[in-house]
Amino acid sequence: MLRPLRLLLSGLKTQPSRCCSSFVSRMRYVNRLKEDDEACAAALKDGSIFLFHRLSPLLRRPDARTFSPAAFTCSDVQLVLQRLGSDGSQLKEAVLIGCSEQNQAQFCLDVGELDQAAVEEASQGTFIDLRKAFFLLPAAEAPLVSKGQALLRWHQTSRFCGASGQPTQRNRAGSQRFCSSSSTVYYPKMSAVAVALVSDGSRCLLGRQPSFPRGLYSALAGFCDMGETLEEALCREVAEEVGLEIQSISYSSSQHWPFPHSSFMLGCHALVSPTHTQLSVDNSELEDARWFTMDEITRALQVKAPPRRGDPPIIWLPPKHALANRLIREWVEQQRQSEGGE
Ligand SMILES: NC(=O)c1ccc[n+]([C@@H]2O[C@H](COP(=O)([O-])OP(=O)(O)OC[C@H]3O[C@@H](n4cnc5c(N)ncnc54)[C@H](O)[C@@H]3O)[C@@H](O)[C@H]2O)c1
Ligand SMILES: [Mg+2]
Repeated sequence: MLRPLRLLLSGLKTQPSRCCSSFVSRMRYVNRLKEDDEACAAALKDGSIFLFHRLSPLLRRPDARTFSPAAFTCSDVQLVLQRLGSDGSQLKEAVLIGCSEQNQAQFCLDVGELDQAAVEEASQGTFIDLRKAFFLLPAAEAPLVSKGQALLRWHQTSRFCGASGQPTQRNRAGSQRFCSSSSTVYYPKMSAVAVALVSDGSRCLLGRQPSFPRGLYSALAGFCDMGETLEEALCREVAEEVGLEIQSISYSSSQHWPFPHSSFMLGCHALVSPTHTQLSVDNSELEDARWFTMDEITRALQVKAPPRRGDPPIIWLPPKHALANRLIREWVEQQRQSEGGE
């Protein structure tokens, strides 16, 4: 069947270009969708949509051991919405999250106004609180869902302009909001957090907040203050929380962390002098902080699940999805290498 020329052109416009590597073309495609409302609306029709209910993602269980975020086509979502008596105009609220390796634009949509159980039944999935869902999902899929939730949360809490008090309007992709009264453009925000695995050369330092589950210890972390560099934030946080002075810092990697809101975690390794390791813990911030030997860390890394009520006390570490876990594993690797080199 012949398609009208306008549709053909818009079809071309909504596909990633084939002139560059697939990564480059996908990134440019997503960038174009953020800037071009029409292209974004067309991409939604061919895209995949991840559903949320009051910020909890919809997951499916392909088998008894696996959870995965449920991706729907636009027409699937329209059918679900219609079945539940909605006119489908809600689809305009979908927010662009990215583009799959199969070149399909990915969106998220919060259907919080609809009955949760009814959507679950119609879509054959379950809405699960992100604090649980994040750790049930494979590490490769959790970031997409947490990015979707972070964007949806930002829209829900940015409806009004802080300067004029007037309602803000979003672009089609949901990558910005605009106040026509004060001419202010708002972009999604993340708070920068510095996280450091502090070592004295042979041991590493972990702490716990009173709110942590029993036995959980993690790397020291803190929100960056306005105007601070990453290095300054790390030195200040370590000084504040445990009373030590950092001698050197090496950057490891970063992570988007959705809890409690959107944080941009910057992970580093930090060294203190082995002659200045006496801790002075600020108990208003930390319940405890301790030095751990390689043996203790190796044992803690082997703990597969948090202890249950009544289990003997045990030290366990943040799960694999957390940057702190990565820093701890990197430290173990560095220690093994330096032991092997001696
Ligand atoms: N992904 C990981 O591996 C990992 C590891 C450690 C910590 N974290 C996260 O890092 C975050 C910060 O760690 P922390 O709690 O030790 O920080 P922190 O030591 O700075 O203490 C938190 C306090 O800082 C204040 N604060 C200052 N700026 C803030 C902001 N922008 N948002 C919220 N509170 C702010 C608040 O009073 C808050 O209670 C936490 O949300 C934690 O979940 C993640
Ligand atoms: Mg802290």
